[in-house]
Amino acid sequence: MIKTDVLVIGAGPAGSTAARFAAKGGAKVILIDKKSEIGAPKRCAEGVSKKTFDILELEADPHWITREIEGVRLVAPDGTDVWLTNDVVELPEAGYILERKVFDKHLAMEAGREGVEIRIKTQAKSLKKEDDGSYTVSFESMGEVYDINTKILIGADGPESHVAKWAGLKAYTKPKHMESGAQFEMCNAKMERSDVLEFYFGTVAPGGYFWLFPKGDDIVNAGLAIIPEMADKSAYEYLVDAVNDCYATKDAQPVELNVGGDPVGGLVREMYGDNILLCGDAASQVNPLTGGGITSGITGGKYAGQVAAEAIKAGDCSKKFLKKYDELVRDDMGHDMDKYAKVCNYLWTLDDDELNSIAHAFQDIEFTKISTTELVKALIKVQPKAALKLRKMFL
Ligand SMILES: Cc1cc2nc3c(=O)[nH]c(=O)nc-3n(C[C@H](O)[C@H](O)[C@H](O)COP(=O)(O)OP(=O)(O)OC[C@H]3O[C@@H](n4cnc5c(N)ncnc54)[C@H](O)[C@@H]3O)c2cc1C
Repeated sequence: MIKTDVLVIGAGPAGSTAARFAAKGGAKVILIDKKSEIGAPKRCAEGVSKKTFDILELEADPHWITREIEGVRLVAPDGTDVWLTNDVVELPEAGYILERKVFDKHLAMEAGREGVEIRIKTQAKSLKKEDDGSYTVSFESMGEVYDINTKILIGADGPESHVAKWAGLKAYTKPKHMESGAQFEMCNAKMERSDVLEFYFGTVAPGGYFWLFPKGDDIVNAGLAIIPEMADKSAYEYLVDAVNDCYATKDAQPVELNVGGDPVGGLVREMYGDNILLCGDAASQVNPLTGGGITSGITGGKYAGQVAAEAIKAGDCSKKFLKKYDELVRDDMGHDMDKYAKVCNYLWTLDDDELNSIAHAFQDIEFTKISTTELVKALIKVQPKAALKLRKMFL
C-alpha cells in the first residue's frame, strides 16, 4: 500500500496550492486529479485580482496572463451603463484575465518542483477511515485500481466535492446557493474597450449576471450564472439569448463552451475534521456576490497546506489541532463572505425597473475609488431599501 503524510484530491488552484505549501512545510505529499490535462477544460471566466500573486508568493507570468484589466462597465436591463475605468477612479481590486489552462498547470508544476508527487488521470472512488484515524482512499487510473493511505486528506475536489460527502462532513451547499454557469469563449467580439470587464444585470441572468471578460484582441469569455430556482430555462439557454442580444457578441463565434456549478452560499459549516481538511470550492470558499473563487480558493489552499504540514510535524492530525485551519480561513474571509452573501440576497429582490433606477442614480455619483465595498456603499446612498438592509454592515 502507498503511504503518504498528505494526500490532496483535486489539482485546481486550491489543491495545487495546498499541496505546494504542505510540501514547503516538509510533508510528503501526493496530489491527484482525474483529468488527463490539469486545467482543461476550464470552468471559469478567468478573472483574478492582482493580490492573488502575493498570496501565492509567485510573480505574475505573461505565459498565463492574457489581459490586464483597467476598469469595469456595469449595464442595467434598459442599457443604461456606468463606466468605471482607472483613468478616472482608483481600482484597488483590479486584476488580470488568466489563461486557466496554463495557469492551473503552472500551479501544479510549482507543487511538483516543491517535491509533490503528482498523479493525473487518477480518480478517487471511495474512502475508508482506519482505526488509527488515517484515511485510505481508493483510486482508479487507466483501468488499474489501487489504494493510498494518508495521515491527512485534503479535499480540493471542486464544487461537486465527493470527499466532503464520503467523509460525512457538513459541507453541503443548498440548491438555492448553487449557481449554474455557462460560458462561451468567443472570437470576433466587438468590445468597446478590450481592457474593461462588462457586467449585465437583471432578467438576462436571474440570480447572477451576464459577463464579458476580454482576453485580448477580439477574444472574450462571454458567460453567465443563474440560480436555477429563480430561472425558467437553463443557463445555456439564457447564454444563447444573451450572446445573440448583445452588440459585442452577436456576430462572435464560439470556440469553447464551459459549464459548471459555483457555490455562492458562503463558507460551509465543516471545513475540517479528524485527519481531513476541505479547501476551495469544496469548502465553498467563493465570494457570494461575484462568484469568484480563484483567489479565495488559493487562500484556503495555502492555509490548508501550511496547517497540514504543521500537524504532520507535531504528530497530531486531530480535529483539535486542525481547528487552526478553520480559524485562519474564517478570520481571513468569513466576515467578507457574510457581508457579500447579504448583498447578494438583497440584489435578488430587485426587479429590472429597480436595477434601471439604480443605474440612473449611479450616473450622478462621482466615484473616486472602486471596489466591491465602494459599489455597495454607493448602492446604499441611492436606494433607501438597500440602506435599510445593508447600512449596518457597510457604513
Ligand atoms: C462559469 C464559471 C465562471 C467562473 N469565473 C470565475 C472568475 O472569473 N474568477 C474567479 O475567481 N472564479 C470564477 N469561477 C469560480 C472558479 O472557477 C472556482 O472557484 C475555482 O476553479 C475553484 O478552484 P478549486 O481548486 O477549488 O476547484 P476546481 O478548479 O474545480 O478544481 C477541482 C479539481 O478536482 C478534480 N477532481 C474532482 N473530483 C475528483 C476525483 N474524484 N478524483 C480526482 N480528481 C477530482 C477536478 O478534475 C478538478 O481539476 C467561475 C466558475 C464558473 C462555473
